[in-house]
Amino acid sequence: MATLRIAGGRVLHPDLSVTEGDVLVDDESGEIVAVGDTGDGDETLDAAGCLVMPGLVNAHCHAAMTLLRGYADDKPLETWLREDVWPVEAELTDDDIRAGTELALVELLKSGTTAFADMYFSMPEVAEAVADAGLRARLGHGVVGVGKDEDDARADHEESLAFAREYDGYADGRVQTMYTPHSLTTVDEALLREYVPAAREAGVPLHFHANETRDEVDPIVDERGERPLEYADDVGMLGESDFVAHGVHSDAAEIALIAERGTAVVHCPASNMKLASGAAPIPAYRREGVTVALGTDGAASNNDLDLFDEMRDAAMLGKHAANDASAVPAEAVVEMATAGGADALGFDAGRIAAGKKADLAVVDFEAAHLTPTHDAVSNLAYATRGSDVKHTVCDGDVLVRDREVLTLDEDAVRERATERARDLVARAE
Ligand SMILES: N[C@@H](CCSC[C@H]1O[C@@H](n2cnc3c(=O)[nH]cnc32)[C@H](O)[C@@H]1O)C(=O)O
Ligand SMILES: [Zn+2]
Repeated sequence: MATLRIAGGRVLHPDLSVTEGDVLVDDESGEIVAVGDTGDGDETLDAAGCLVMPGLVNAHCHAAMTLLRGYADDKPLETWLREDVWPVEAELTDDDIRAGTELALVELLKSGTTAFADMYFSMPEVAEAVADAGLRARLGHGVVGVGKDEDDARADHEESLAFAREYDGYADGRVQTMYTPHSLTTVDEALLREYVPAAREAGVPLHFHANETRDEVDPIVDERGERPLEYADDVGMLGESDFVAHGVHSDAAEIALIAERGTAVVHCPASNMKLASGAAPIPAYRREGVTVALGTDGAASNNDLDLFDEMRDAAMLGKHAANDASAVPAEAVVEMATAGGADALGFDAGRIAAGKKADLAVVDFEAAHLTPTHDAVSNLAYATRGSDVKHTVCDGDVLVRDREVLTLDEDAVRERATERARDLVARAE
């Protein structure tokens, strides 16, 4: 085996304590071998002046939406999707998705993100891009029934399942898949009842948008006389390996239900604030024992993919909504962005300990805005930016060294994305 020693820094442990020490990883198994006084490795990655932390996990994203960054802002979800986003998305080609995804991957890697969940179209392109870039992902083809006849809607579900079956375990297992009906209001009940069991049979988890806005919750309550997550449970959509995005407007009974089922929630505070969707009851989820992860959502509703921003937003929004400065503390958001995300996505990562996946971010703490370090966890939650990440390691491989992405040509990726975005928007107009 060939080993890599991430040397000379301080290490963030699973209990969020910090000590000086090295991390030794095996680049063949892609696992952490030892932490602390590790002895030499075949290679060394310099972490002097840095904090070595678990790679961040972006648990809800639409990566190629980077092409729509800044295209339509300042509107609520329904209007934004129907008037702006869906008409442009109808014009997306495989090459567009590839270009937009690669742009996202550069941004994710440079800001220390080693794993993400993606729900979008042309997912084989996304899987290829992830395979080449070297990070980890759980991928699903998003199914939307709105504006489609039954045959087309059925074909969308079939495509989601076919992709999930074919690509699960791709890229040496770095790519895992999922079945991703878009939401409870944009996918027809009869087809859900047919395809959810098929996804169970295929052994892939479910991921969908739920309780994001009041406008989405109210019609379900009016028509069915039950809460959205009760409906989802009745269809069998709340399994232990499943995870829902947003969960903003969940009531106490829904929170208790999701806790009992073991389904995780992905909190997307920036998207929720930008689209004025509301503030998710994160303290209540955590109190009930629900696994909470963090997601950026697409770059068109954020408008970046920096999970350090997301940590700070989660803490700030949580306090603001609860009118309580102790709500959603620094430790909670760091845990959500690392171990919580890995648990939600079903990856054995998110913690620096022997036997865990060697997915790491090395954050340069020698910066004015990170001085002094009274408390490293506080710095991570409240003062660190994605651009403070110096090296990123995934599956034991160095993907970013000294702030340079080794697996993608950043300039070429930016150029391609700029061109593709310009042509895409022109076609849609
Ligand atoms: N196959 C589907 C595509 C669904 S991908 C997932 C969808 O989620 C959309 N999306 C992005 N952000 C959000 C959000 O915050 N809430 C709901 N949908 C979103 C995104 O634009 C994309 O259309 C189709 O034929 O339309
Ligand atoms: Zn979304």
